[in-house]
Amino acid sequence: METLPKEIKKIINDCYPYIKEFNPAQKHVIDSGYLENRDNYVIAIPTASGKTVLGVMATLEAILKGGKALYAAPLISIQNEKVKEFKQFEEHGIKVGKHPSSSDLSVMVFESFDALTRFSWDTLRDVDTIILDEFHMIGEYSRGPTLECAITRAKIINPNLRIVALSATLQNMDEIEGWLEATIVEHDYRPVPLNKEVLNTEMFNTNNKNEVVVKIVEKAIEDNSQALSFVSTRLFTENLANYVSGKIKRKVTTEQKKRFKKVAEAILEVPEKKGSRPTSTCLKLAESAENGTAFYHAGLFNEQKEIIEEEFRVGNLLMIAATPSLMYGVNLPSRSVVIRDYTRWTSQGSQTIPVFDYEQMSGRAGRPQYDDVGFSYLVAKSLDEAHDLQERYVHGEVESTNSKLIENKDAIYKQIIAQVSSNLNKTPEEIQDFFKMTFYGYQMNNNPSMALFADDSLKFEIENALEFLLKNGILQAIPSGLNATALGNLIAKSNYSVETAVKLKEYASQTEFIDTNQLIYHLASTSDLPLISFKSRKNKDPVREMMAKKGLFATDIANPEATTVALIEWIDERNEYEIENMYNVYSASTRRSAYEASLLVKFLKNIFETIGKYNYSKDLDYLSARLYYGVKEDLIPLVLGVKRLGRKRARSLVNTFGEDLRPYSEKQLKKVEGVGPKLAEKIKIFSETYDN
Ligand SMILES: Nc1ncnc2c1ncn2[C@@H]1O[C@H](COP(=O)(O)OP(=O)(O)OP(=O)(O)O)[C@@H](O)[C@H]1O
Repeated sequence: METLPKEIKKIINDCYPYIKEFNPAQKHVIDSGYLENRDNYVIAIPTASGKTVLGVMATLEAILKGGKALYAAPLISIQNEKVKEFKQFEEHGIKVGKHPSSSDLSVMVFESFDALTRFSWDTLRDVDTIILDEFHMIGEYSRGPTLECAITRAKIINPNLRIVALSATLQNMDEIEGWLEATIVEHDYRPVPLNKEVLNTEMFNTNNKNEVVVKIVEKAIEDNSQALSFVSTRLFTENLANYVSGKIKRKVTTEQKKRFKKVAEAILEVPEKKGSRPTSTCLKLAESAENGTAFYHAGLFNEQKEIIEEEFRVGNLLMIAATPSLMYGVNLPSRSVVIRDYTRWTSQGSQTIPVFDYEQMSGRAGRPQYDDVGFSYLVAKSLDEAHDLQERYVHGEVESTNSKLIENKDAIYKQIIAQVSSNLNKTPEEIQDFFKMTFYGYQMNNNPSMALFADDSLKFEIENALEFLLKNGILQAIPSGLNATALGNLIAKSNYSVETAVKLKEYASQTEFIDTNQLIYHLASTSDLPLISFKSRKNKDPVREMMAKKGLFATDIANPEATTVALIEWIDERNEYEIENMYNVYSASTRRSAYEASLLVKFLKNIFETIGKYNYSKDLDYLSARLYYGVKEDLIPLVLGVKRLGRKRARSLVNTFGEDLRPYSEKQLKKVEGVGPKLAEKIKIFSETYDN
C-alpha cells in the first residue's frame, strides 16, 4: 500500500477498509509500474484474487488527473454490482454512473461499450482509460466478436485510450499481448489455496455418481460448510438436489430445518406475488430447500434465483446443484465444488467441456475470508476414467483463446454493417483493412502457417458477406461507396442478429395480413427470442395439439413450439401455473420470453416501416402490448392507462364493471381485490380522460 500515490491510497483505504495490504498478485502488478506508466495491460490472475481493485486503481489514476474512465463488464448483473461497489467513490468527488457523458467513472456492459465506439465518438475520445473485465470472453462464439471489434474501433477512434484487460489465465497470452500492444502480468496467487481432486465412485463402493455427491455434502455438513455441484442439464440439477435432499435430511439439525423452511416458504411466495400458484417446479424446489439443497437453472423465476444465491451466501442452503450458466456472472464461492458432469450437449452431440470451463468452475472453490482451503472434485466411474480426468483437467492446460469473428457468420455481417453505418468504411478494401486490425486479423497474420492465406480468405469472407448484405437490402452500393439502407441502420442500432432481421424482413415483405399466432411462431424461430423449454422429452402432445388447433404447421415439436404455445396462452391471460401444468414446460421464463417478444414485435414494426408498409403498425403495437402485459385486446387501454395496475386487477375490474368505468365511483372501484384508494383514484382519472 505504501508505494501507492497518496490520493489513490486514501480512496482505497476509505472505500476498501478491509484491504489492509495487497496480496502477492496485486503487488506483482503494482511493482511492474502499472500506476506509473500508461501502458496497456493484461492482468491475468485467478478468480477472486482481487482484479477489480487493480482495475479501479487505474481508473482513479486517470480520474485524479482530470480524465474519464470506463469499466466494461460482460453482464448487467456484474455492471450493477460494480456500480454499487464504486458509488462510494462519490464521497471523494468522483461521479460514478452508467453514462460516460455524465460520469467520471462509468460502468457499462460490453454491448454499450460497442455502441460507444459506433455512435458516440466524441464521448469515447474523452475517455482516458478503459477496464475490460472478464476479458477472456473475447474467445466466446457469441459475444467475443462484439468485444473484439469494439476494442479495434476504440483504438482507431481514440488512439490514446489506455486499455486494461482483467482476464483469467489464457494459454496464448503472447497473441493478446501483441494485438493489444500490452504489458502482460500473470500470477497464480489465490487468496484460498485450491485442492483439485478426481474421485472415483469405486472408492465409495457405488457406481452412482450422486452417491459421491452425497458423501461430499455430508462432509460439508460436518465441516459446517457447503457444496456447489455442476451438472449438464436442468433436469439433472433437479434430480440431484432432490436425491441429496432425501439422503441428508436425517443429518440436518432442528435449528437448520427451521432456517431451511423459511427459504422454502420464500421460494413459494414468488409465484404467488405474480398472481400465479406455485408451479410443480416451484414445489420441487421448495421440497429440496426444506432439507438444505436447491437446484439453479434458467427455468426458475429470477427472484427465486436471487433467493437461492443470497440464502447460500448466508449459509441457509447446504448445496446448490446448477448448470454451468451459474459460472458466469454470479459470484458464489463455496468451500467444495463438485463437477459431476464434464460433458455437455452441443449441436455436434455430447462433448467434453473445455479445460477453461473446468478452471472457471473449480475456481469457485474456497471462499475468501472464510475458508483456508477450497476443494474441487471431478467424479469418475473407474480408475481409468479417473486417470484420464486427472491428466486432461487437473494437470491440463487451458485451451488457446481464439477469435470467433470469422466462424460466427452473423458477427461478420454485424461488424460490416457497423463499419458502414458509422461511416468508418465505405469500400470493401477499407472493410478488409478493419478486419485485419482485429484480434482475428492479428492471429492470422502472426501465425506462419496461416499468414499465407490470411488476405485471400479474409477477402473471400468479406465478399460473401457483402453479397448477402446487398442482396437483402441491408447495404447498397452507391457512387460514393457502400451505404447502409434504412434497414441496415435499423439493424446497426439493435442488438438483434442479422439473421433475425432478415427473417423478419422476409415476413414483412410477404405478409398481407397479421396472424398473431403465426407471427409468434415466427418470432420463436428466431435466435433472439429466449425460449421456454420443455421440462422433459415426454408428454409433448398438448403442445402438438395446440399448435394444430391454432393452424400452425410444425414438423417437429421442440422448444420453439413450446414457446409459441406458452406465449399464445400468456396473451390469453393464462398464468405460469396453468401453462406449466397444461404443457409440461418451465413456465417461470414465460414473462421474460414474452417481454423479449414484445420488443421483437416493435423491431418488426420498424422493419415494416423501412419497407414502406405502415398499415400494420397499430396491429403490431397492440400485439406488443398484449405480450408485454399478458392480456387480451380489451384490457390494453386499461393496463396501458393505469401504471402498475397489472393484468389480474384489470381483468377483475372489467369483469366486475365492464369496459366503461366512468359511471363508477372510487368507492365502488375499491371493492375489487387489490385496488386501494390511490389506485382507485388513478383508475377514475384514467376512465374520465380515456376516449372509450
Ligand atoms: N488485498 C486484498 N485483501 C483483502 N481483500 C481483498 C483484497 N483484494 C481484493 N479483496 C476483496 O476480495 C474480493 C474478491 O475480489 P475481486 O472481486 O476483485 O476479485 P476478482 O479477481 O475480480 O474476482 P472475479 O474474477 O470473480 O471477478 C472482493 O470483495 C475484494 O474487495
